[in-house]
Amino acid sequence: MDYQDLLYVEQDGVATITINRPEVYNAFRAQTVEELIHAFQRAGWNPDIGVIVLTGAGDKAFCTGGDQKSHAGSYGGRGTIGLPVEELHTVIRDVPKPVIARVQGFAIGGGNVLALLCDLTIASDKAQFGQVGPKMGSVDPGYGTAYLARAVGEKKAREIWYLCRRYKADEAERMGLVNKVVPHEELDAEVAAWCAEIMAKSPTALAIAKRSFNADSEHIRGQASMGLQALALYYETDESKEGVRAFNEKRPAEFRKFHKK
Ligand SMILES: CC(C)(COP(=O)(O)OP(=O)(O)OC[C@H]1O[C@@H](n2cnc3c(N)ncnc32)[C@H](O)[C@@H]1OP(=O)(O)O)[C@@H](O)C(=O)NCCC(=O)NCCSC(=O)CCC(=O)c1ccccc1C(=O)O
Repeated sequence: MDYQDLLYVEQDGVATITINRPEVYNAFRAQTVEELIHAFQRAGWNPDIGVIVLTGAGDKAFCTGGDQKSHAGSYGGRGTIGLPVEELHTVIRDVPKPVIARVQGFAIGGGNVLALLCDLTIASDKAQFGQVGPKMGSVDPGYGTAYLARAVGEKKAREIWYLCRRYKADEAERMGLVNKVVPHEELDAEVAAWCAEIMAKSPTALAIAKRSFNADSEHIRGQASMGLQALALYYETDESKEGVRAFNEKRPAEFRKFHKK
């Protein structure tokens, strides 16, 4: 596959996958998600690769979730919501090697969920994290909620979703979203050092460890697929579409005008 929305580099046993849509803060459209799935499979099953790094192009954003300029209702591609996010989420978990999120800017919405799903997260001190679904007419019901609660605790996860605030890197580290925060200029060296440490370990032992961690939260896959079915119906409502419209018109959303119950 020729990638339009990604950069893919293999070097010294590390595959680096970069979402390359800086003009929309590395938001993803259906094409991007298809390419990410392909790239994770490609790196994940290549025996020469020991670690996968996921990042975003430029300094502004790691990823800001679904591209709000490319949809009104369904995202128009494959999968329950027209964006095969279920497959993307599960491939990050299923590849038998550690995946590191290199977060240099905003990890927001579906972008925060991607960083969360990576095995490890290393962030620059300029990174910011948060969910925005209820502000934008969306939600990630499954890994975005239940798995987040495992990382940061129930109270904090509910705060993150209900208030849609942004959290600086040091706060994200304290709450368990991030493994390590380093000065922005040191991010690449830190990621390279973690990759080198992992490359020196037994790949089979790492694969067994990863899969045994996964086993304990595997039921969330089922919750996610039920939740996405509901989300697909929600995306067709005027209440959800108001979120996308308001973002693109650069005004606050007026959800309550469209809320029926
Ligand atoms: C990221 C921001 C907080 C940055 O704010 P700020 O610094 O003020 O910059 P802006 O001027 O807002 O943005 C700069 C520039 O980038 C464009 N942009 C930013 N984000 C997006 C985006 N997501 N889509 C399209 N474009 C984007 C922005 O329009 C500006 O360009 P201009 O040309 O100047 O207009 C802030 O930008 C922000 O909050 N962004 C929106 C984030 C967002 O709404 N994300 C989508 C959330 S919903 C979602 O991800 C769910 C979709 C989904 O995929 C999903 C569904 C179901 C289950 C799971 C998932 C999943 O996990 O992904």
